[in-house]
Amino acid sequence: MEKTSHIASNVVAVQMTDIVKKFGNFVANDHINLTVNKGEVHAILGENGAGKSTLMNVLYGLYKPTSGSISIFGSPVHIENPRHAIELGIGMVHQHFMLVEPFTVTENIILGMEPTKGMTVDIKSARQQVLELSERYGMHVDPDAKIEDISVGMQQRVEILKVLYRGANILILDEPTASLTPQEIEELINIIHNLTADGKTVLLITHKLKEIKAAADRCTIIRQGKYIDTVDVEAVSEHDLASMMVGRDVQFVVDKQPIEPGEVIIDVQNIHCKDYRGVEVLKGLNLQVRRGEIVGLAGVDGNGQTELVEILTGLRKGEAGKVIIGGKDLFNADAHTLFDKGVSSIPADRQKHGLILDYSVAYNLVLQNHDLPPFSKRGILKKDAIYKHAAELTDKFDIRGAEDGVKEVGKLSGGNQQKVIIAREVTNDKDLLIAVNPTRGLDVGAIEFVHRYIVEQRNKNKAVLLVSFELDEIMSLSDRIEVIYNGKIVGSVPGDQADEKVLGLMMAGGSKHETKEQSEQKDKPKYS
Ligand SMILES: Nc1ncnc2c1ncn2[C@@H]1O[C@H](COP(=O)(O)OP(=O)(O)OP(=O)(O)O)[C@@H](O)[C@H]1O
Repeated sequence: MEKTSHIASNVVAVQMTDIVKKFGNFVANDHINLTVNKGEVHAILGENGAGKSTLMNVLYGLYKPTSGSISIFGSPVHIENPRHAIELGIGMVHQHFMLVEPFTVTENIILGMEPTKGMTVDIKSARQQVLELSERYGMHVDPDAKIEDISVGMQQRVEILKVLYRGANILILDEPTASLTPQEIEELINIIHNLTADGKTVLLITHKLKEIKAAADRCTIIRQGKYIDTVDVEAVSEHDLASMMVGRDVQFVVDKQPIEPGEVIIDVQNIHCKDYRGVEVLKGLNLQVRRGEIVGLAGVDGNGQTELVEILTGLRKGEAGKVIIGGKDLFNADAHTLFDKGVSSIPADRQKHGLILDYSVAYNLVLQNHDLPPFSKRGILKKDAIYKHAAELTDKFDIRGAEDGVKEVGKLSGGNQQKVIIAREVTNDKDLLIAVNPTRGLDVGAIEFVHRYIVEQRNKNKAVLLVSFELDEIMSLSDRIEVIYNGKIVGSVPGDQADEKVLGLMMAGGSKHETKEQSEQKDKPKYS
C-alpha cells in the first residue's frame, strides 16, 4: 500500500494543551497534549480505557474538559457542543454508527440539514451533492440504497460523507476498522489518503498497529490517561508501538499445544436460510465442531456467516436443515434453549446483542443466570452474590473502570465492554463457545489475553467456533479452518497448514483443493 504524506507542517490544525477530563474523581485524561498538522493522518494509540475516545469527545464538544485549552487553526476555542465543533469544521465518526436504517443513504446524509426548494426538500440536488462527494473521495456509495441493505463498510462511508457534507476539515475516526473486512480496511485507508490529499486532517483512533503503519504519519500514545509520546510512524516498528502503548513487552504469538479433538459437539447439516429480502444466503451448509478444537470460519462479510451464527444462537430462523447438539436436533430453537443445551456466544455486535447498556457491569455479568442460585433465591435477587461475582470477574479479566461492578456497562470503554462479555461467556462454561470477532476493538495486550482464554476453553475440552474477519486471528488460533463462500463451506484447511494466500483465494470463491505451492505460483488474491 503506497503511503504519501500530505502534511502542511507549518499549519497546525488542532492544538490541545494540558487537557484534563475527570468523571467524578476518576481522571480519564491527565494533562494530555496533542498537536496535529493540516493534512496529517494522526493516530491516537492507547490500551482499552486509556482515554482516547474521551480526548476525542472533548475535541468534538461532547465533553467539556475539566481544564486545558484547545486551538483550531491557531484560534483558541471553547467547544460548547458537537454543533459548535461542526461549525469549527470538526466532524466525528463514532465506533457505533448513528444511521437510520430504513432511510436511504442520501436521506441519512442530509438529515437535519436538508436543502430546500421553496417549501420542500430538494432531494434531487442533495442526491447530486452526495454523489459528487462520494466520487471525489473514491467512496462509490449508492445514494439511493437503504442503510439496512448495505454492508458495514458502506455504512461507515455514509458516516464519513455525513461529516463531509457538514463541511468538516478535521475528521475524527473512532476505531474505524473495528468491524471491517481486510478488503474494506484497505479501501478505507485509500479513502483516508484521498481526504488528506484534498487538505483534510484525519485523527484516527485505533488499536491496530498494522493500520497505523499503513495509514498514519504520526502517532500519539496515551497510557492510563497520561500522554506518553508522539512519534513519526516511519521511525518505529509495530513492536515498539505495542510496548509504548501497554508499558511492557507484548507477545504476538499464541502458545498452543496440539491436542486430539474428541466427540462432535455441534453438527450443522444442510442448513438453508433466506435473508430479509427472500434471497437464499445459506445454501446447504454443513459444519461440525468437536471437543478440544477451535474451528475458524473464514470468509468475506456477507457470505452467510452472520445468518449461520444467528441460527446457532437462536436469533434467526432458517428454512431447512439440522443442528444436532447432544443428540437432539435444535434447528430453529430459541436462544434460551440453545444456551441451556450448551451454547454460549460472544456476539458480533456487543451493544445490540451482548449487553444491556444501562444495566450495571455486575448485572450484565449474570444476564443468563441471574434467576439461578447463588444469584437468586426463591425469586429474589441476591445482590451480595451478584456483586461478589462481579468483583471476582472484573479482577480476573482485568475489566477496567467497572467500579466494583456498579458502573453502567454503557459507560465503560468499548474494549472493556467486550471484556465483560468474554468474562461472562467463558465463565458460563458451556460445551460450545461461538466467538464472533472476539477481539474487535481490543488493544494488543487485551487481544493476547482473550486469545489465551479461547485456547484455554479448547484445552478444557470445549468446542470453539471462531468467526472472524481477522485472518491473522483465524490462522493463529484455529485447529481447523473452514472457508465459507456464497452460503456454503467451500474448503477446509488444517490450522497449522493455513496460508493467507490459499485462504484468500478460497474466500474469493477460488479453488478448493489448491496447495500452498500451487497458490504461490499465482498472483496475490484481491482481498488482502
Ligand atoms: N461518561 C463517562 N462516565 C464515567 N466514566 C467514563 C465516561 N466515559 C469514559 N469513562 C471512563 O474513562 C476511561 C477512558 O475511557 P475511553 O472511552 O476514553 O477509553 P478508550 O481509550 O477510548 O478505550 P477503548 O479503546 O476501550 O474504546 C474509562 O475507564 C471509562 O470507563
